Amino acid sequence: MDTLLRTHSKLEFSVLLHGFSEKACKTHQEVKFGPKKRRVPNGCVKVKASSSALLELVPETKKENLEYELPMFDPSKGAVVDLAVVGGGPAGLAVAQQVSQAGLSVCSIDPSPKLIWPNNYGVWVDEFEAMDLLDCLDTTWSGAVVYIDDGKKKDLDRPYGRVNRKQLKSKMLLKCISNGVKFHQAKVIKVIHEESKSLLICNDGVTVQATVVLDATGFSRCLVQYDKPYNPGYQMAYGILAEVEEHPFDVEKMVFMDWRDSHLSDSKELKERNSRIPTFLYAMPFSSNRIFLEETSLVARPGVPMDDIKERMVARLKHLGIKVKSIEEDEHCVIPMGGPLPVLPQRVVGIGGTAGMVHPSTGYMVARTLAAAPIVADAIVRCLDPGKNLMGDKLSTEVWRDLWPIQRRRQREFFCFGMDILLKLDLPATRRFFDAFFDLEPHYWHGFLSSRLFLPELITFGLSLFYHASNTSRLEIMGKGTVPLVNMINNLVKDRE
Ligand SMILES: CC(C)=CCC/C(C)=C/C=C/C(C)=C/C=C/C(C)=C/C=C/C=C(C)/C=C/C=C(C)/C=C/C=C(\C)CCC=C(C)C
Repeated sequence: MDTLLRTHSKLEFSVLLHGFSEKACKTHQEVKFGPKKRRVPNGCVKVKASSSALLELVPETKKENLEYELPMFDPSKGAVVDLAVVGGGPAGLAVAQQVSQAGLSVCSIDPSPKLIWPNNYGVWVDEFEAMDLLDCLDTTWSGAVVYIDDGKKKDLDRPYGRVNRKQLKSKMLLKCISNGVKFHQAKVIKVIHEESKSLLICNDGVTVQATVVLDATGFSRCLVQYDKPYNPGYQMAYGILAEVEEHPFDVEKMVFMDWRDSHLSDSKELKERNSRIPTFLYAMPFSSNRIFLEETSLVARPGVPMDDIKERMVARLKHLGIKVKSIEEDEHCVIPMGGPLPVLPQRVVGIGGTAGMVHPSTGYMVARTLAAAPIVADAIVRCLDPGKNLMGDKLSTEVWRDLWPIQRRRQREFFCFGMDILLKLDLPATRRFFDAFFDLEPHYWHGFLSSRLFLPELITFGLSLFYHASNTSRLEIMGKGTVPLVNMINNLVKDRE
């Protein structure tokens, strides 16, 4: 059995997935079993220890919808709405909610407006507290841990939480409904701009007319345009929410980063691959037998192949003695990081992934985007004031200016500089780097991760990191950071508005 397992990571996973979990499974859902499909309860996958179950033995994506009656957009009226929001993710709904609150007419266009967002989002509790969204966290941990290597662990004294996607979406949707937002269930395929309005052509043949168009379609970048070569780094991750026999983690702390690699000792090749481009474990332990586990490549160009990530995860779980009994959901994440900003300004306004708002050094976006939503909404409301007499390009120029003011563009340049260094670090260098990073004063590392530091402070942050780094790490930062530093300075000099 052992030999067989070592030959194929997918088979190894079948050993981790073992036993049945009758109690967690209530309703029925179709899941893939290799080429065949079987029905099992509640989307939980039942796997026998002895079966040659493959890694694909996870539930098909659960498509859970909210049960609200949505007021639908009526195209027959031929009305021009003040704002059309394309994309019903957190960013789009947040702006729709806030613009409609000011009494303006809003149409939200999305192919699945009631669908609960996929993916497990984690945030620092203070970020959600500042936005009065604590009720949208379903679990919180009093702190987090970072395993630098087998001998060194750091305790982070900063509470962390998991976003309750259902609650967050319900809250936003209900506010939109009560503010009079209309919904249109379709995909936008084209936009035609006229002087005072834009026409959104949808795949169902309907045209929505709007004074302002907001593209909130995330990485699909549906309408927002780019004019520079797109060369992002990629954060890649594979995660499972699982019922396990047991796990070794403290349920009071989430595991922010586990850079240990002792699980790869049996496979020289895998260990070398991981040493060149490392991945870490990110874990949210909900109880002693329910846990979210995600093997993550922080950033790489090109991205680490998903199969490679899964193979590393299998080896890690086996080494940690984590035996998976059933999987509630799994997720594949591919997050483009850094790269150029969209054309600034342009007629269509953007927010979130489409507008370059992913943190280029961390891949985080939800908290930053939700915090930016009121800024975009205020700008739209202000610009639509009849007294201002703004329309078309002039109007969207003002909104873009508020979304990407010079200090935010400079901040992003610095984050891209950071990403360029991260891209060049192997496992030992990554460990030294984060050893120094998490030794910084909380003000610095908190502020860096939550996009709260701006250029002057980012320079002190950089110097402080350099000061805390070991001599080897300093040499690495200088060696690998000189070209990115020069690039950053050039870009900052070019962008002086
Ligand atoms: C759900 C979804 C969608 C997904 C999910 C996935 C995951 C799990 C993820 C996770 C993630 C994480 C955890 C992340 C984290 C991150 C971090 C921590 C980061 C950090 C970073 C940092 C950095 C980059 C830093 C930088 C720094 C620098 C650059 C510095 C430099 C310095 C020098 C050069 C010296 C002097 C100078 C001056 C002053 C400039």
